[in-house]
Amino acid sequence: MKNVIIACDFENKQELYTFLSHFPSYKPMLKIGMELFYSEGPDLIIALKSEGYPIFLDLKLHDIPNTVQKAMSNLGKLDVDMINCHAAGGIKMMQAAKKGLNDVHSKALLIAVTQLTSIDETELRQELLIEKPMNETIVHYAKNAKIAGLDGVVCSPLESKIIHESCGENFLAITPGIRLEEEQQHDQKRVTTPALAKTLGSDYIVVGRSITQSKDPLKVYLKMMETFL
Ligand SMILES: O=C(O)c1cc(=O)[nH]c(=O)n1[C@@H]1O[C@H](COP(=O)(O)O)[C@@H](O)[C@H]1O
Repeated sequence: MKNVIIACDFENKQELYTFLSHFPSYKPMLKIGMELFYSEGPDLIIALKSEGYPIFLDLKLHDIPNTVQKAMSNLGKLDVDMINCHAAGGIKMMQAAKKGLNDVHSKALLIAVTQLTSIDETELRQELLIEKPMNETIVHYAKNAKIAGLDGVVCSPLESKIIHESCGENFLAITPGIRLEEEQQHDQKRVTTPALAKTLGSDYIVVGRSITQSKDPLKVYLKMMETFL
């Protein structure tokens, strides 16, 4: 079940396939997000699935329940393995997301984003006016996601332990915010190494720039697999 997911944040499919040429005999799980999906559309997902790549479609749906349900039904037809929405949309919205997938018999794991890993405690309080501590809001959102019938949450590895303590070991902690020692954090605030993510109990780590901007992506990927699995 544990896996390293590569966040494929590229401008277009040419850049993606150039990157994938570093992995001639591997089919890593790929996260396709807004940047690629908005430029290439559903055809890219269909192509990658037919080539054998497991896909996490990361479009972070967040809208009224009816809209999310219908959108999820359309996305569910793409036969992706994992898909997400924002827990901030509320329990009814998450239930609608689940229903949208069920309506098209999708088997995708449905995951709720809790608090983005680019947000820290200060922004939470001062910009978003959320007075509760970060961990408390994350556990609360995770419990809401569980009530709605979702499979897990996106959070930072720093919260994987409290997610499992509050929602059970089988409730998935999918964790971006991964950096190698001494690497720059870019726009991420809540980060750990793959080794610490493993210790803290993450189920999947999501890794973008550490792999995609490396001179030897396959080497970094294999090292992360070895450390994390
Ligand atoms: O849902 C996500 O995947 C996500 C949630 C979150 O809280 N933080 C986060 O970084 N992500 C995604 O995880 C990836 C992290 O990329 P890097 O920071 O380059 O490793 C990006 O594609 C983000 O869109």
